[in-house]
Amino acid sequence: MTGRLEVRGLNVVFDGFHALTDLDFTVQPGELRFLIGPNGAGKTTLIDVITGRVRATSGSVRFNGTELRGRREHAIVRLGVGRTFQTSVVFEELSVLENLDLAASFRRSPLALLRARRGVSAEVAGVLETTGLTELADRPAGVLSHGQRQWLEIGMLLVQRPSLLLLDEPVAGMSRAERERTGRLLQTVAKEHTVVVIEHDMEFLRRYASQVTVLHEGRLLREGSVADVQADPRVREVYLGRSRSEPEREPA
Ligand SMILES: Nc1ncnc2c1ncn2[C@@H]1O[C@H](COP(=O)(O)OP(=O)(O)OP(=O)(O)O)[C@@H](O)[C@H]1O
Repeated sequence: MTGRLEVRGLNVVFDGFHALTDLDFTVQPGELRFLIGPNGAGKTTLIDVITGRVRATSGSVRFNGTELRGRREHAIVRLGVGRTFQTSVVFEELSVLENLDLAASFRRSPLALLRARRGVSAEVAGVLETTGLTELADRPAGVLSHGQRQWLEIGMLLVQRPSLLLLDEPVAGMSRAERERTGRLLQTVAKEHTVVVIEHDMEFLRRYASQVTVLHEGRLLREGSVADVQADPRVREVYLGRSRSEPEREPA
């Protein structure tokens, strides 16, 4: 399996503001890694740098041994890095199936596209199954529940065959049942992909995370199991400090 991510000595400075400082971050192929940290810790910036949206000031970002720094966003997608955003990217008036087909078309040859027009490709059918959307394939994406829409977005990444998926708060706003289904989906996806998930929900982490990376003010604060991270007084302080103003996010 491919999908090894190796970030070394990464610095990102915006107009004198240090968003990321000397960051080292390694994710092994097939790992399901959670990335946490208070608001402004640098989580989204890290994903933005990996995907080529933001330019690093210094350091290196290697994916399967290839340097990503300096490459354009679409080139990084072609190397097998896919991401979701906090805001939705589905086409509401298109069906679930059409959204998946459109996403798949980014990497298909014209011949494969012609063939796909004649029916549902085996790959898209497989992704519908994995994401639990088979029954909803012909429904417009606009009628999906919040959870179903998130699964569609993950499906739209999967049909592009990334080896690394970067997911930004995929369970935010989901019901408990939807979160559980998403947790199982992430575990399934991680059997064949490397997955990095930004997530704040500690209950969700306790259930589904094995390794967690904690960022704080642009630096790596702690890395380890959920239990290690939760037991670390520095992590507790960072979250307790914040939890007074944001009670909905539980202390780590
Ligand atoms: N383009 C930019 N220009 C200037 N500052 C930026 C830019 N992008 C991010 N920042 C700053 O960098 C810091 C890190 O932001 P980032 O969005 O990465 O944090 P985060 O950990 O994802 O937070 P949240 O949980 O709120 O999404 C913040 O202080 C933010 O204001």
